[in-house]
Parts: sequence; structure tokens; C-alpha cells
Amino acid sequence: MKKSPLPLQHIRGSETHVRGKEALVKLLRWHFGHSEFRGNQLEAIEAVLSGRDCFCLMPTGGGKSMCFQIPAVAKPGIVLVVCPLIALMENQVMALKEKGIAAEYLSSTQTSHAKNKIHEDIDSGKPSVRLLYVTPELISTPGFMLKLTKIYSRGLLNLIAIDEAHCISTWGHDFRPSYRKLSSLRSRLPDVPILALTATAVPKVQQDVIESLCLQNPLVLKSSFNRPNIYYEVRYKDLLDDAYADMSNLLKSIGDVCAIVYCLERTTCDDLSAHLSNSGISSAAYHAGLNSKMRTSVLDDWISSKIQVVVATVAFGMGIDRKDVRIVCHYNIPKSMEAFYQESGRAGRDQLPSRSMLYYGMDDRKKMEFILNNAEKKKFQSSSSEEGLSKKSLTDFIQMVEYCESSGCRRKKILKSFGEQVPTSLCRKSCDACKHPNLVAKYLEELTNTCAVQQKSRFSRILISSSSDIVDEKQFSEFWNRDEDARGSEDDISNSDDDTEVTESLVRSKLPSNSGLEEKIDFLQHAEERYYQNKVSDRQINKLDKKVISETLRESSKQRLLNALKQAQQRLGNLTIEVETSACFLESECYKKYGKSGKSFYYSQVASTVRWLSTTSSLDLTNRLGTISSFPSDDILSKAEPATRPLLVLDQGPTKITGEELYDSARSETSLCASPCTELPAIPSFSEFVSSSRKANDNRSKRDPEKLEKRMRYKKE
Ligand SMILES: Nc1ncnc2c1ncn2[C@@H]1O[C@H](COP(=O)(O)OP(=O)(O)OP(=O)(O)O)[C@@H](O)[C@H]1O
Ligand SMILES: [Mg+2]
Repeated sequence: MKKSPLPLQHIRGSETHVRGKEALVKLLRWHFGHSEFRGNQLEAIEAVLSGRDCFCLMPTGGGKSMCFQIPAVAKPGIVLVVCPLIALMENQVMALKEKGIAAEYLSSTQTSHAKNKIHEDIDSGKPSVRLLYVTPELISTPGFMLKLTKIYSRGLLNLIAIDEAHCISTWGHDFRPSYRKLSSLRSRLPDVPILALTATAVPKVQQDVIESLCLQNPLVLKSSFNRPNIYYEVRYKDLLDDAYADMSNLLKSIGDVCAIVYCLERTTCDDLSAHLSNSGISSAAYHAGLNSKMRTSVLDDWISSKIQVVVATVAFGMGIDRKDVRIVCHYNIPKSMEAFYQESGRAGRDQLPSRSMLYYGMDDRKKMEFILNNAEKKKFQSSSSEEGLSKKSLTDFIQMVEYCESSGCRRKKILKSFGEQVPTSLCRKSCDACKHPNLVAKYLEELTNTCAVQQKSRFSRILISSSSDIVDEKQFSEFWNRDEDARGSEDDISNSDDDTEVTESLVRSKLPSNSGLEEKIDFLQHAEERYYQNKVSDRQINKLDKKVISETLRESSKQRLLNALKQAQQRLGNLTIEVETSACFLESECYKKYGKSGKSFYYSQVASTVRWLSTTSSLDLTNRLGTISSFPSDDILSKAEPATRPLLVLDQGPTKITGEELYDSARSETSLCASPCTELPAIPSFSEFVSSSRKANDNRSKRDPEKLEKRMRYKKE
């Protein structure tokens, strides 16, 4: 179908249509403060402005949003953005409003007053909104579709951008049934260009996206999947004495930086997070077993830097827009390279040096194989047409195993799985296999030997040898493909419009009467944890006025700005600034601007200041801080000292985030001391008591000479 020129009949007043590279670059600088377009941004923007469909594949953090945000400011009318997550929409809309761009979102979470205002505007014939973010669920409602058709018939719908477009494909790793309904957009709104954006799509998914959305002669733009700022590394759990301790040493050695740790099971999240907290690292677990209040509170604390590490299942991710994640760890092997790429890609979205660390264990491998095999059987029983899909899951997983178990450049393996053939030199020694090839070869050899010994002596810790009942599928439900959504899975916490409150997990958990002591302890432990978590979160939420910017929040923002200033200082060389005073100054600027508007705006202002600090020049920085002389000495300074400091803060000097230091710091396994605790220790809860007894047992077994030797061997490397 040939497209007619873009509808222009209702252009407002003197506003004109911006075209041409120079004019578009001006818009980029004016609205977003970036000096040049990145990668294929300009091509995508020009294509959609000329009315052409476009499929745009750009790596995570590559700047896909700009491809529809610039068209929105380049001409009057509305750009409709389809987004899978409400959190993501909120984030982007807030950031755009901050820049003075008229953006809104429509979702079930808004008050009817807010929604009515937006509807009035878009019905007005002269809408002021430029970007309208919606969920795929809303698009599929007849009422909203009718509204869209009206806007379209008035010539006001300029572009439809489908973000995270891979969600439309059942072959993608994040399939969402609601995305399927987007295929009707082309027939309902035939002349509006469609822009499909994704960071993860293997060739088959790319084709599926293009066909499902009925893109016509689209401009297909593909950038390399390479993330040069991420250093990739694998550690072998079977060669480590204690993977938890290794991870906490690793996180401590990097400094007080923002991190995500992914686990397969919810219990591991709880357990590992407790371990990290006990080691002095501020962390929290996040998974579908927590109620939504608790999840929101964890997310808020992480975004505002109150906590450093989130230990999560895959439920935590898409749309989590924190640019300064310095490390993403996988405590268990992911199910596919696509999932791994997407998750590890949450590191370093600010393009600064970052790290991906995968802890690989043979037990994990067997467990995942079991899950995938089981899925294959189940799907085969329910529908033979699904068989190909399940086999694909196993093939995908093998790629992940090869990533861990074979020597050779990790980066090359990632890129190969997306169909990119690159020379090893591209890596520039930014993976462990290229940087320490002999060491990696040695580990692999030891791994082979260790596994052979384990098999021979039948001493296997493999959990899932024969009995399928041992695997509690609820624990893994966040791992399953999103087709679970169709059945209204309780575990879908992705915060889309069809989100349902997670039912009380205690009610769900039925402890089989024939359970062993271990399972009973686990059950009680979890019951207790959930009880306290719910209690604490209820108390917190009841007390908290959502809008109030507390002193603690201000303090954590100062801390965040202080870290960003220290990083800027490192990046810019020997720049002499008083970082503490400057952090107070910058925070007070944010507070002065948004203190009355509420927490969200304040957060966002702090976040954009941190972003600005990560790229600003010495001149701009000193110019901005030059105004410190006019810094008021009244309440702001006096408030700078926090009343309380609820979390343990590691005294580690400047955060190490650049170059070799970032990559090598963990190898030294230096453990940094947490500031001394002056309070009396709390009375241990039942779960703490159980885990400390378990730890004591573990420690006893560590004295086992064979294990000790293994530990010594690893430490010597
Ligand atoms: N031309 C540019 N120059 C400098 N920075 C840019 C440019 N375009 C975008 N950015 C910045 O890059 C960061 C990532 O952008 P964005 O969120 O659009 O990435 P993305 O491709 O959508 O990533 P993801 O796949 O993770 O959603 C943002 O901080 C954005 O401001
Ligand atoms: Mg994006």
C-alpha cells in the first residue's frame, strides 16, 4: 500500500515542519542537550518524518527513544508511543516534561481526573500533547481505538512508535500476548508511519516483528549489538568455595555503586540479599512473591540510591531506567543469550565502563535443562504445534552454556548468537577470556576435572536428578516466557495495564504433608519473612505521604550526587572541586526547583543532574558550581547533615568505576570494612537464626580438607 504524504491540514499557527539534518540537530541540542545524533538515529528520524515505516534495531542504551521523541518536536500533531510498562512510561513522560516537552501517558494507574484532562486535550482538535504514551492493552480497547481513529481522521496522528517491539513475537524472549493486538493498527490507521524499536531481536524475530505489524517497505536499520563499555566475565561456582562470599567481595571491591543481581529463584533472591546485607552491602530482594507495595518501595529505594543492590528475578528489568548501573551479576545462568544480553545490557546505559559477571554452576545448568525439558514435554502435551518453540528454548540455552563452558572471546560469542561475525580484536581485551586467556583455560580444565570427580563419586549436589516434584515451579514462574500472561499468571509483575495484584503467597503455598524437615524449615522461614515484609511495608506505606521528600531521601540524593561528582572528578582529571559542598549545592538546586512538586519530580531532577555530571565538561561544571558563592547559608546547609543514616555506608573513598580498576578490582577480593556499628545487635529472627545455623554447618564443612584445598587453589590464581 502506498502511503499518502503525512497529514498536515491542522498545523497550528506558525508552527512548521522541521526537516533536514541541520535543523534536526538543532532540535536535538535545544531540547535534549546532545551535540550529535548517535548511530542510526538520524536515519530513523528522517525516515519516519518522510512517512516511511522503519524497523530500528539498536543496542540497549543506544538511544532508541530519541527516534520518536525528535519527530514529536519536529512537527505539530501527536506521536503515539506504545510501551510495555507503566513504570517505563511514567519515567519517560516525567523526563520529557522536565525538558518542557508536552508528553502524557494513559494508564489504569492514573486518577480519572488526570485521564479526563488528557482526553479533553486530545479531543480538542488542537491538542497540546506531542507524545502520548499508552500500553498495548489500551490500544486494544474499542473506546480508545475509536478515539485514535478520530485523531487520525483529523490528520493529527503523525507517528506510531512501538517500543520494545520484540514483545510482539512468540519467538522473542519477552513475548506479550497484548502486543499481538497491535497488528490491527496498520489496517485501522493506514497512512500513519510505524516505527518499531527493539534492542534484542535475532533475524527470525526481526522478520516476525515486521510481518506482525504489517510494516510496508520499512527502512530496516540495524546497529551492532556490541556493548563496548561492558566487560564480560564468568566465574565458576564449582571452583569457588563460597559463591555468596565471592559476590559480596566483588561488590564491595567495586565500591558503593549501583548493581543488579539476577537469580532464578525467589528464595535465592531473599537468601542472597540477606547475605549481602549482613556483609554490609545495602541490598534488597525483588520478585513476584512480594506484594506490589513492597516492590514499589524496593524500586524507589534503589532508584534513589538508598539501596545499592537489587537481588531480583527476571521480573525486575524491562523499563528500569537507571543509567548508572555499574555491574549486573547473574547468580544463575539465564535461559538464553537474548535474555542474558537484555539483562546484562542494563549495565552502563550511560556508556561508562561497566561490568557483566555470570556465576556459572553445573547444578544450575542441570536445573535449567530440567526446566526447559519439562517445558518441552508440557507444551508438547498441550499443543504439538508448540514443539518447535520448546526445542528452540533448548537450543538457545546451549548457546548460553557454550558462552560459559568454552574458551574464546565472550563478546564474540554474544555477537555471534545475534548473527554478527566479528574479529576477536573487536573485544580489546574487555572480557576475561581475552584479558586472561590462560587463567580461563585453567579454570575450564579444573571445572572438567571437578565435574568428573563429582560424577565418579556420585557426590552430586544436583537437585533435580529424578524427582520432578522437587522443583517448585512457582519459584521459577518469573522465568517462563510471557505467554503465561495469557493465563493471567499471578507472577506477572511487569506493571502493564493488565497487571493483577499478586495474591498472598502464603495462601498459595501448600506444604505437602510428606515434606521433609528442610522443606518445613524453608516454608516457615518464608512464611515469617513474608509476614514481616508485609507488616513493614504496610507500616511504611501507611505512614508515608507519597509526595513528601524526606530528609533521608535528600540525604541519599546528596550521596548519589557526591558519587557522581567523584566520578566526574576522576573522568575530568585533576579538577579541584569541593565535592561535599558541591553535592549539597546541587541537591539543594533540585530541592528548590521541585521540593514542592513532589518526590517524583525531585527524583527525576536528581537523576538528570547525575546524568549531566557523567558527561559534562570541566568548564560547564565549574561554571555551574561557580554559583556556590551565592549558596545560601540558611536552612539548606543546616539540613545537609542527616538526622539519621539508616543504612550502613561503606567507607571506601572514591568509587572505582573506570578502566582497568573496574575490571580487576574484584580479582584481588579485597574486603572493605563497613563502618563500625555502634548499636546493640538486634535479636535474630527465626530465619536469621536458621540461616546462621546453616552457615555454621557450612563453615564446619568448609574445614573439610578437600574443600580447603580447592579454596586455596582458587585463591592462588
Ligand atoms: N544522540 C545522543 N547523544 C548522547 N546521548 C544520547 C543520544 N541519544 C540518546 N542519548 C542518551 O542515551 C541514553 C539511553 O537512551 P534510551 O533510553 O533512549 O536508550 P534505548 O535505546 O531506548 O535503551 P533500552 O533498550 O535500554 O531501552 C539516554 O540517557 C539518552 O539521553
Ligand atoms: Mg528504550
